[in-house]
Amino acid sequence: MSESTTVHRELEAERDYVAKLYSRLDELRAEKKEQLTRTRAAGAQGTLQNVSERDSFAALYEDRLAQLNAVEDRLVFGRLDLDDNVNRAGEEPGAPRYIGRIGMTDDELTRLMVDWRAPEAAAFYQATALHRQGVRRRRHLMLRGRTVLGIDDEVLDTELFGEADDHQGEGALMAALTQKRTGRMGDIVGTIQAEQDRIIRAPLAGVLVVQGGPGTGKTAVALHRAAFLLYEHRERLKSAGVLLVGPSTSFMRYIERVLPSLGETGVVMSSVGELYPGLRAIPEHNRETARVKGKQLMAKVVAKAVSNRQRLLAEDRRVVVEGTRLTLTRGQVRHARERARSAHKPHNEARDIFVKTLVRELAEQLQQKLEESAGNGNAVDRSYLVQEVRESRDVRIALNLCWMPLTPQSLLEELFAKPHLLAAAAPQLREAELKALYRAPGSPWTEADVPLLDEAAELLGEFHAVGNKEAGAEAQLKRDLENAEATLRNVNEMLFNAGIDGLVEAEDLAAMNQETEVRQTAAERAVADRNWAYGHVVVDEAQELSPMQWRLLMRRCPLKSFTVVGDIAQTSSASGATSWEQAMRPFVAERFTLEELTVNYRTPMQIAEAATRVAHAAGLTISTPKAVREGEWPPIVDRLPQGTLLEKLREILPGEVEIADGGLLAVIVPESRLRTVRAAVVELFGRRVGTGSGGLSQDIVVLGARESKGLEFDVVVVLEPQELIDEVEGSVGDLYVAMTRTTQRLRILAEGTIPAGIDS
Ligand SMILES: Nc1ncnc2c1ncn2[C@@H]1O[C@H](COP(=O)(O)OP(=O)(O)OP(=O)(O)O)[C@@H](O)[C@H]1O
Repeated sequence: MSESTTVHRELEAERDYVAKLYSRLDELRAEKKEQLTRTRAAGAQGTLQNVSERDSFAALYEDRLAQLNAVEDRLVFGRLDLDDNVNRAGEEPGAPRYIGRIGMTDDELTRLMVDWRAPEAAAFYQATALHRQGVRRRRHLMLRGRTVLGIDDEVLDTELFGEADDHQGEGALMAALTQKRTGRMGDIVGTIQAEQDRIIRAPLAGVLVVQGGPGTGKTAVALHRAAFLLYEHRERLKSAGVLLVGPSTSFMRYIERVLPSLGETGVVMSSVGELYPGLRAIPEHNRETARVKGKQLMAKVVAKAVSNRQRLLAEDRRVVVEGTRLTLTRGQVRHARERARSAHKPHNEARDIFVKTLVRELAEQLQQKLEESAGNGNAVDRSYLVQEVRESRDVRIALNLCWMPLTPQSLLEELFAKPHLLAAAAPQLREAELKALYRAPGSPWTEADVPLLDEAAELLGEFHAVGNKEAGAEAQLKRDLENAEATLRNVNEMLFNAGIDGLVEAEDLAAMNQETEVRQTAAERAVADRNWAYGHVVVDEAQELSPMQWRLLMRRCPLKSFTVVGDIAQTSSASGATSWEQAMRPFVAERFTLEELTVNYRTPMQIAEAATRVAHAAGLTISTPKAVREGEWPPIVDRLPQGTLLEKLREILPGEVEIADGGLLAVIVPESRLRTVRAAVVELFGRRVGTGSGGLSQDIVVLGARESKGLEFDVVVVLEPQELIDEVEGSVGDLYVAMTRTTQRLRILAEGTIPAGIDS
């Protein structure tokens, strides 16, 4: 039989099997839909407990149905032919093992497909000719939607085929890598490489740092690891949850579809600007401000700012309670402050002790005075006096002047707006640094403020938040009760007929509503709760985080179970890391594991090499990832006469857009030129041009280097590379990032200097 006939026959057989898997998927969906409809239709029958069980079942069926719907595209992608002696419990003897997005069995519980995260699937990613792990042949199935387009085999039998390649499924991998970019990251579940797989499946505990150059799959690995951990440690992580942190909202949008496509929807995703609940901070554009606010010593500054708001009296103070003049002495205030501080509680909670102590002392004074004026033997009721003192306007003012309840926002707003307060809280900072911290009241909070607000919240305690939360919960309960009462009036008869046991009170129904709500929104509750303790935190582009941002993240996961991915060479933020040791030491000392990814899957070789030369010429010591494919084009550099940059850009862009051929093209420019360049590009291409966050849904994007971090495009045009360096005080990180965003072609236009290394 000719080779092509064999391939054809194999392809047909795979098409049949894949059709069988999809029809099983359809069956399971229909089953779940039916169960869901039946459960919902059952209505409010039986005891309250039954009703609440019904809600849990409905939620369960909904989740499962959502998962079954999410895995539609490329449901299956792999097959292993195994040695006879491999343990295959639950599988048809001798049958191949199929690997897909979820596990599936048929009616008789015979396994049809294994979840890619299951231990039985690991060999699909890890087996090599040298360590076959029982695998005779590995097959990649290449699907579009439900259609099998092709198969790609690797026979792991060295005697027959010699050394196996380093990269698995070369054909499948190349097909994935050369696809046009869409502005949305896709999953790599069909072609995860062995070094990536080892990281994805690493144990949950501890801090795992993954260093990797551009395009080595750090983001992809981080996302697949989150999905793996949720599968492997479902019980532990189900309620605590996993937090995934990325650099910006546009980046979060870029990656947001990956986890759902892997059947996971429960991961809380947040950009660094959104880590303080209820706040959406803007980027900090002033580098000096970002640098100072990122310093670890800001924790001390915030702490001092708080303690400075626990003031003593300059002199004794008169207060009037119900017409009686009392004296609040300096000594009493000092003593009350000592008592309150010695409780080691947050400011707002310790304030209760401070207030109680002084109110009691003033009440005693009041009692004495009243008794004196009433004459001997006339005792006065004390409880009533305490109330009088507490409600006196004078007393309230005096106590607030000494120890005001504070919100994080009110503390920092004043601290940064009033130089004398700041100087008193931050004696360690230089004059210029203090200036960099100035912030006009009412101006928007920035990403650099987020960890400071969090730090303040920690030190101030939940006085206000709890108060508000309780007030909010109370109001909600009241609304629920009113609703429930109305409902009861309408449906009482129906409930009775339906046979609900016992007496149903409005309170029961309201409580039931509350319970349902709690169950449904674990992820939402986590986002809204600053004190939520996550089971695991995944951090992408972690090199950019300041020590203060690390402090915040460490608080979010007291167990210190982290996956941290990044590239030290790409650091551009003023307070980012210069080494992983330096970034991690303050929090976990030496207790972290460092892994490295070594293959660049994105950037063609000639361009990756140019980017590396630029980094080396600037004195960066970076390990250079191997580019997995040759490019069609070396970087193209246009040196331009003064004043011709925009003209040249207009001239070349139509041709570059044509080369991108329906894929994405990005023009990456220095911040100072963003506006003019965008206007010029819009003139040419109108509404096809996107900008900044959200721009990725267009096929032409104009953006700054910082914004391009983590993203990728088919064609990249970089303008004035030297300015990209100058803008960040001579650091080459942003240019390095910009050059490595391309999957095909890089063009550089410059009137100014061309940085060393680009084209030599
Ligand atoms: N095993 C793989 N199979 C298919 N595609 C892959 C694989 N690994 C990485 N890629 C692709 O390579 C590109 C780069 O991956 P990713 O964005 O995760 O890299 P990164 O290391 O985070 O890059 P950077 O630091 O430069 O932002 C993506 O398009 C990703 O889908």
